[in-house]
Amino acid sequence: MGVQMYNTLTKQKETFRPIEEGKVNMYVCGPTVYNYIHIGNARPAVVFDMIRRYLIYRGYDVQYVTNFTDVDDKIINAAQEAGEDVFALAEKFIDKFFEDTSALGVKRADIHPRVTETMDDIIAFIEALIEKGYAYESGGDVYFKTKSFPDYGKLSGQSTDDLQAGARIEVGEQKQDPLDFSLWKRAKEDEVSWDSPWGYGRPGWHIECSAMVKKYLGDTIDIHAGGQDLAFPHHENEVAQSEALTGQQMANYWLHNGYIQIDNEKMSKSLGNFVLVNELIREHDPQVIRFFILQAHYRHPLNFNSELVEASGAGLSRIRNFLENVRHRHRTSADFADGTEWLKKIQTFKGRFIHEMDDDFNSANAITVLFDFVKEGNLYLQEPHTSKEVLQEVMNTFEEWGEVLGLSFFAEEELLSEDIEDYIEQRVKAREHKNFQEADRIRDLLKEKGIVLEDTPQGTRWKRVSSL
Ligand SMILES: Nc1ncnc2c1ncn2[C@@H]1O[C@H](COP(=O)(O)OP(=O)(O)OP(=O)(O)O)[C@@H](O)[C@H]1O
Ligand SMILES: [Zn+2]
Repeated sequence: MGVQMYNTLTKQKETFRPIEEGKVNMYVCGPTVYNYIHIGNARPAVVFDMIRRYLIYRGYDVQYVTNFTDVDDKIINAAQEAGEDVFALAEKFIDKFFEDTSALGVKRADIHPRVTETMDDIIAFIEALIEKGYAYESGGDVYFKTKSFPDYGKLSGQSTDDLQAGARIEVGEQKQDPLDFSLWKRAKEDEVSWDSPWGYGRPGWHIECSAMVKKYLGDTIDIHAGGQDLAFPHHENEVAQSEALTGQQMANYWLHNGYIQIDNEKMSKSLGNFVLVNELIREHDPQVIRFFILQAHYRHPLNFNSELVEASGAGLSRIRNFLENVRHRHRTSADFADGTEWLKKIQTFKGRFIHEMDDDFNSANAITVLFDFVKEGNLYLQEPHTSKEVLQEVMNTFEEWGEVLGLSFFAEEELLSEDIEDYIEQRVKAREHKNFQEADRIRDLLKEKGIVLEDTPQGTRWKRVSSL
């Protein structure tokens, strides 16, 4: 049957058929970079990274693109509040995004386009929409004429009539119809802006993704993904813009992740109920956080609380301990028991893993397969004779699964904050005694464990970097 995925567009699970044999073009809407990311924002980054890895495991050549919205009202406001330059602020949070997500084992995309670097393409896209009669200029703004696109609402399953009922034209907007949405926004005084056929301004949010998808991946792509809250209006508007322009279906499969919740409520900056990734990973091994995210199916809501994270930590340790014992037995035992039966069993487990992952990337069930394996494997280790070949194959299999899930099952336990703080203290003492050799040794030792130190006038700071 191959890979099945739930498609928001058709509201059912479908067998995946790529446009081009063996290839996948995939676009994931990225963050607006005006703040540190919280664990909710990390979920799409982690789950679509897992999906990308799995498609690669299944033999596809995946081209993966995810954008940065690096100019936007939220960024402009944040920069004004902080008294910082808009571009410097965006740059800073792009760096922070990479730091946090790479700690969580997220691989870099093939391309990370930015709005500020795609301006010409965005402007050309809007011009073409106006030319085709799908958009109009009004007082330096440009709007998409929603009702001119008959399929509007097909992705999120709404009709323009229903939408019309709740729609209003806001003060200051010069739209022909309340359902029309912004493609280009005229600059306010002293605001960052770009020159365009409609005067100085900047693009609306939705048009960015349409322009980037077209530029980097083409008129029709295989998979378009993002958080559930993006399905409407963001993705609906992307569909309208792109399909109005090209006359082609924008994406064949639309994937949306569920929310991370706190007490059954969506984690979000506006509600203030968020936990920042960079704070969380000071207290927890980032791999445990990733494991926690992947222990839920990506479309389901996932409640976040410290007990659940701790349970994930215990689960991951169970796997790691098992593999530590396997490694030890492999190194020390000279036994040559017949491994035929177990080698077959390993193949069965591998088949089960694929079966679960093929079913709409059910990493939750796939991880259950790993636990079942560990349970049986632990019994095997109690046998007086084991096969070296089997033990090697066990390690290879977990290595392979680890690559798919982005987890290092063989990694050493990460240092906890208090251990790191101890090391830093020792290093400060060493420097006070002018023992720079010892100070450097501690710095290098921490670096090897993925901790980078930064000396500032206020003291030494540390951060985790990924070993992936
Ligand atoms: N609680 C959550 N659970 C899962 N995904 C989320 C959650 N909150 C935001 N996302 C997703 O994070 C990604 C980054 O979005 P963006 O930078 O626009 O954050 P945001 O929507 O401003 O966050 P917030 O909702 O906190 O304001 C989007 O794909 C969005 O759907
Ligand atoms: Zn988008």
